Amino acid sequence: MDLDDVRQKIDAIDREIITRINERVRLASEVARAKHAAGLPIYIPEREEQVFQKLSSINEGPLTEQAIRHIYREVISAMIALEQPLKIAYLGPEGTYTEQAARKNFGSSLDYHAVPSIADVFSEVERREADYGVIPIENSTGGAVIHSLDMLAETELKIIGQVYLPVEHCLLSHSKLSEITEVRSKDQALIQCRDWLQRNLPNAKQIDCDSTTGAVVHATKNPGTAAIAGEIAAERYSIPLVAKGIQDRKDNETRFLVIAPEPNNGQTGPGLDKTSLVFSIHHEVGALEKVLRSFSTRQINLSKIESRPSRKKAWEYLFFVDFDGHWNDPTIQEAIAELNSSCPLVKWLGSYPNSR
Ligand SMILES: O=C(O)C(=O)C[C@]1(C(=O)O)C=C[C@@H](O)C=C1
Repeated sequence: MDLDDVRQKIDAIDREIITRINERVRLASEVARAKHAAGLPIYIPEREEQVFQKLSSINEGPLTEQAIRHIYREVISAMIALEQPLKIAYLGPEGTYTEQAARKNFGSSLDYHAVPSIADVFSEVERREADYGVIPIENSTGGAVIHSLDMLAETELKIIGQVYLPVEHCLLSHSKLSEITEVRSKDQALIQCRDWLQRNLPNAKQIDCDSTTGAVVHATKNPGTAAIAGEIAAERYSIPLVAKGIQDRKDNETRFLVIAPEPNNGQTGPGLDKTSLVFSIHHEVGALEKVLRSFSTRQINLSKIESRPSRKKAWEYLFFVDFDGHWNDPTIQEAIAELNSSCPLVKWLGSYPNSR
């Protein structure tokens, strides 16, 4: 192989790629300005998902589908930043898994704003201090993030997207494993590492903190203390990794939601959307079964059901469901009409691309 020759070819391709990327950005900017003039949002999750789907169908490798997504995510993110400085509020502080999820969804060019609690993410978007918000909703090992569910029941904001993030927990400390007497983290992270902690640090005190990052900051200052957090936090706070991948399940994943003042306008396509809904039922024999039958008789696939106290009256519950399909699908509208005739509360939380 003649290295100079190959490098010349690479240089020529790079020139072509840059020209074509900028052409794409100029066209998308035109669309963005037209949308802005019509009072529409510049960021359209369902259209982006269609673009990603189309790219995977034409990609012949060697790049993976995921790599192509990353590249285009960044191109679109940079275009949006040129047109409108969108602000994204997320559950902070900086370095949390929620920040990683937000960046995975919006790319690195937007304006990220860490806030101290899930309630603050909602209020930032409700007060239009931020354009979008990102919150954790459930973990594949630890289950629901109940604070997020409770907030969704109350808010007028809508879910417009979801992000799945593999979560690999690490034990971070300036002390050796044998010297650690206290482990701090967010309750969810402690739950996800329960068996590992039982086997390796059975006598260490476990302390629940507001965030994984808060636990790391504490561990940097207190010998004998460790934090459970992601590898990114270890780099950011210059604290050694004592152990890596300590979550009890290797396939540990957290699902995050993107929330916005307005719902998505369009559908991604047949079989490509997911809908979230909350409902309540009367205290009657078979009331819950009747609701579930409204879905099953129409072949609507429920992917999740979660119940929470209503917080309005003792022993009354709200049921949160996710199902395949879009709110505007005629079959789904039929099911919703049935729910409306028997449930005291039926509230649409949003329809969004069902992407991983
Ligand atoms: O198709 C649009 O509506 C665009 O604005 C273009 C585009 C893109 O670059 O492909 C840009 C931003 C949106 O979030 C979705 C798609």
